[in-house]
Amino acid sequence: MIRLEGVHKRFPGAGGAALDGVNLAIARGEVFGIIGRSGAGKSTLVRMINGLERPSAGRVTLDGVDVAALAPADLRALRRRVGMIFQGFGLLSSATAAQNIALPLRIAGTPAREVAARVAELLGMVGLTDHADKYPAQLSGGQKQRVGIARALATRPDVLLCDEATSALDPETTRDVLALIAALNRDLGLTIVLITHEMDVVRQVCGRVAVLHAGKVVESGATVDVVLDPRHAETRSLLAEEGGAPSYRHSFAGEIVRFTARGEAAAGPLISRIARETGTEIAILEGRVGHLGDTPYAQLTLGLSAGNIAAARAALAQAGVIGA
Ligand SMILES: Nc1ncnc2c1ncn2[C@@H]1O[C@H](COP(=O)(O)OP(=O)(O)OP(=O)(O)O)[C@@H](O)[C@H]1O
Repeated sequence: MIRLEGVHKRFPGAGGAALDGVNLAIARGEVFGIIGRSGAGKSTLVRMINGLERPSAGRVTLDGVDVAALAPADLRALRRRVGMIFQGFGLLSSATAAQNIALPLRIAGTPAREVAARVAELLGMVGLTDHADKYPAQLSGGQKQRVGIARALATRPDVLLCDEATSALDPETTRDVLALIAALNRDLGLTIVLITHEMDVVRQVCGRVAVLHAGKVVESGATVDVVLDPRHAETRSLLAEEGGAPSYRHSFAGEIVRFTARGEAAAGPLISRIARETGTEIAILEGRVGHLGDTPYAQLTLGLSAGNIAAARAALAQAGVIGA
């Protein structure tokens, strides 16, 4: 549905290229993540999808149509098909939630009666029916982003671009907003392109992800593969930075191994079984367990001590992947 082919972007006066030969294909109905550090080129990339930026070379197409080649009227029509939400919400502070949501409809010349009905429907969709007449200053961050989402959906787009949409929110509110985004994807079939610098955001909602580094896609694939089996140093480094510096490295006396399992193996009482069968003490020093899409996974840092460590390592290697 969305394709980037050999996309380069160089800003006048800027040193290096903001985007340097990006190729991506995003399918209708998926939640596609683009992760990278500050300055990697994420915003530039996503802004090309709705024509806010033009490639210096290469093409960005939406259903086969070259976005940069559109005449102004066609570009306006495209922007009604492609909604966008932002880190800073972008709401008018002098307008109520309902008035903010109504804005794109008024700009599109929708009759007043239809605007009122659609705004009521959108407020219900994002769970803000009781907050229609509040001003942004009277709403929490999560509520403001819900207004942003409702406004972005007002013209019934089939694509939603999310530019660091949860970066200003606390972890719990982030989870709520991401759950709403996932529900919109499921219920409306909305295609979602989500840019973030946080791997946990990718884990929570993205089916596929591309890692952007210095204007290049250095790795892409199913989230479960990229997160559990990262190939590029940049992906590993983004994963390693989560959760801060490990403190156990200095304090644990035994052998430390990184262990990743997915599917059936991750869902069962694997660690206690290996500990029992090999007579080894296994401490879980750090880790995550959960689901990536439908796949159960466990990604753990284990401390092995007192017992048959070699046998425990062999059993772990059979059940999953172990690393240093
Ligand atoms: N309008 C502009 N003029 C000049 N340089 C720009 C412009 N917009 C972006 N850049 C440069 O392009 C590069 C990529 O910026 P971009 O905002 O796309 O990165 P990002 O990954 O979204 O980072 P951040 O999360 O910090 O916004 C940066 O080096 C930035 O300074």
